[in-house]
Amino acid sequence: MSSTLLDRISAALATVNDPEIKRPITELGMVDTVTVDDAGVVHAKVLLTVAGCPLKDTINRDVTAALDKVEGVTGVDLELGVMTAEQRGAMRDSLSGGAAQREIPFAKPGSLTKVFAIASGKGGVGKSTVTVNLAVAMAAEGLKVGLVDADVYGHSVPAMLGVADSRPTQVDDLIMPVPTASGVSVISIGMLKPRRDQVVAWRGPMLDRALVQMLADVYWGDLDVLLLDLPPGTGDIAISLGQHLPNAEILVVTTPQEAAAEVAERAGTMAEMMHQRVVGVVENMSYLVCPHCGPEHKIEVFGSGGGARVADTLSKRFGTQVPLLGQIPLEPSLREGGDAGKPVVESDPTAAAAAELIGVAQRLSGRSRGLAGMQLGLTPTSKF
Ligand SMILES: Nc1ncnc2c1ncn2[C@@H]1O[C@H](COP(=O)(O)OP(=O)(O)OP(=O)(O)O)[C@@H](O)[C@H]1O
Repeated sequence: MSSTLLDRISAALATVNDPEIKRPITELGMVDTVTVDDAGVVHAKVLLTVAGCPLKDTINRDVTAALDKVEGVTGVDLELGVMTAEQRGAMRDSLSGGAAQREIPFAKPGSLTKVFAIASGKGGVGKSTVTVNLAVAMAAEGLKVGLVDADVYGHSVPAMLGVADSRPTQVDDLIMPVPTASGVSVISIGMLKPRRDQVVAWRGPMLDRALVQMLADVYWGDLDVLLLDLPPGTGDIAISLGQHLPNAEILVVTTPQEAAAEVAERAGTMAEMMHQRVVGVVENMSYLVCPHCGPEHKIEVFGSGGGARVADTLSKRFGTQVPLLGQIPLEPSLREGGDAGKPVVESDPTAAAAAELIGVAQRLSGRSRGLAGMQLGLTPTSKF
């Protein structure tokens, strides 16, 4: 057996990432033993972080595929074992870099992760739909994206990303975010409940603990962007967020309706009280393209002007330009994508709603260029 063959095998194993931790299995101490017999068959033992790891099939497949490609390898005999408590502890320490526990990495000075919290005045305006699609659009741009579903009342994000039944893997006290098919890592307040059907009836301190747990006890790795789906309104979670992540920038979602715009402004006021910046406004359900006449005829189901009004009011209040970043039409594909766990920005990126959401995602991720000279006004549409 030549040492170069073993070198090639090691190099191949180093290309396999743990699907949850998103780091090479070789770095995580997951490769236990590797030998090659005279016939060129690799006998490898890879250790899972926990017994019953939900992603063991993915690890099995990825390791086998990587080894199969190595020149000189004629077969793969892969055994999956489980780390001992000691091995897990060593991995946990290396992941946290020896840092004290319960430290929120995104709040540390010098953190390179952009944090956007998506807020709305009232429920049902499409805040979760917008959040999920922005996350997936940013991941499609090649960014490392994490998503915290902090919507206590409606934690619908996992279902919208197709991971409704997934529970996070826990390595001792470290929680792994759930990876999704779209490349977004997600953790939801719903995943912290002992049972899925349990109602979250938590008050301030419990909610605060849950938020800190999702930020500090979850191994997020190096993220480019962290999105938080907040509960509607200006409640306990918004206050906790302001205390723990004052550097989070707030994106306000509203519908065009006058009443909705009025309450959405309060979400912006809350941000001001917590000394957070409002990065922009997204108007959802702006119009419906008439199914008979086509794109020229836009039906304003919920009226018009709400997004521009919120942007304008917040601009005046903050003394800086708070732009209207996008106007998302009402489209069945957006709802269907959410119901099916396949966000529309991925399944049908050319649909008008998807294109608008992709535009918002691009402006948020590369804002310096995107926001300059943005219009605050509405595009003219005809009345119903
Ligand atoms: N532009 C749109 N076109 C069609 N359907 C939409 C659109 N935006 C949202 N929806 C649908 O409206 C419903 C409410 O959306 P969503 O759950 O995202 O709202 P929300 O503001 O997060 O609500 P809550 O905060 O109360 O949970 C969902 O069924 C969603 O699929």
